[in-house]
Amino acid sequence: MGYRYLILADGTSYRGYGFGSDATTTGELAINSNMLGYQESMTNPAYYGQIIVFTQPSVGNTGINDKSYESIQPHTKGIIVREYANISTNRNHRLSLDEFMKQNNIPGICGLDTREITKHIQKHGSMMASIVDVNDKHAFDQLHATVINHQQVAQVATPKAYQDPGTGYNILVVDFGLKSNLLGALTQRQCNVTVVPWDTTAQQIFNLDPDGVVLSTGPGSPENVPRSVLKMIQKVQARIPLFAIGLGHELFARANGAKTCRMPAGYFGSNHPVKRIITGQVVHVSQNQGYQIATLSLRHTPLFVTYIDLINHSIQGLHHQDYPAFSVQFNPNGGPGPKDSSELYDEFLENVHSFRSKR
Ligand SMILES: NC(=O)CC[C@H](N)C(=O)O
Repeated sequence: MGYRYLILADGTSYRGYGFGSDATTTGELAINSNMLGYQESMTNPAYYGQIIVFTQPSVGNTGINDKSYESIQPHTKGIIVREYANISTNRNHRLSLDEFMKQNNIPGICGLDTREITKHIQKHGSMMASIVDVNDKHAFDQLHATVINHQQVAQVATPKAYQDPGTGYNILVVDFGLKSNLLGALTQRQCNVTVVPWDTTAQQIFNLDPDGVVLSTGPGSPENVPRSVLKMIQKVQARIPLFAIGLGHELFARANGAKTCRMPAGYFGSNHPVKRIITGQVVHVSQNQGYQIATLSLRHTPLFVTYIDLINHSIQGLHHQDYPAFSVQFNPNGGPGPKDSSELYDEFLENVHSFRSKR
């Protein structure tokens, strides 16, 4: 392994050892504080275009297995770790992390002080970075010249509808870059799932006559998603039970007149306690968010807050005051992380059940 550099848009540079692909890459740094689940995070489409800094001290020691893919292809641009462990002790191991990264053209750097990088990002905010061979002026110029693709959702979401059959309720999932974990939570509950592209119109959804609609997680800023999607949400929530997660939650909020804003350093992990306001129950949840709902913008909207993060006080859940439509910022079903709030799927299906009985 030769030296490679992580260079940051503010001029900072860190030297470590390359592993995985030897490609040069650029992306936004995302500090991931999960203690497990690097495979799930790397294959989560919501990390599209990002370089993940894993704060777990040793990454690679479970290799890559067939069961932990959150999508067929990894979408992360690169990874930064403290220690790369190339010996895997997992009996489900299929590939080493290094082999997986080489096959998918993902470069990595190990031997870096990930705590130092985390502190830097917490102090100066999230920023673009590159993984390069030489940290010279040319490399920084290239980094500054990088044009960010703002059509992230279109890059990762399915272009065509597909089905995940079941014998229960007909649930339609609008795909903004979903994790397979979401489909697993629904099929575990016997749902007959149809996944449709992100730009499906309300009329197309009504034609499919679903019993409930889920808006999935996904990458990038909710502001980059065309307004036609907000119109779709406005129409659908008024007629069909709706459950929105992650990017879907941010779009649900915007469709109802709230504003979203960028978080200073983003939050990617599963160690924040989140309080369910109505019961006072505190749960730990799996979060990955670079954006959040602007709290004051909720005034004069038909939404009320259902979950709040107890550390950064960000809004983690919303409910519509007139419709059976609700949302959460976090992933209720881990992937990776706790599944403490997976009963939210059951609450959604209870809404679906009473909607169906009235039809
Ligand atoms: N979990 C997600 O769906 C991520 C939503 C959005 N891309 C954000 O960073 O806030």
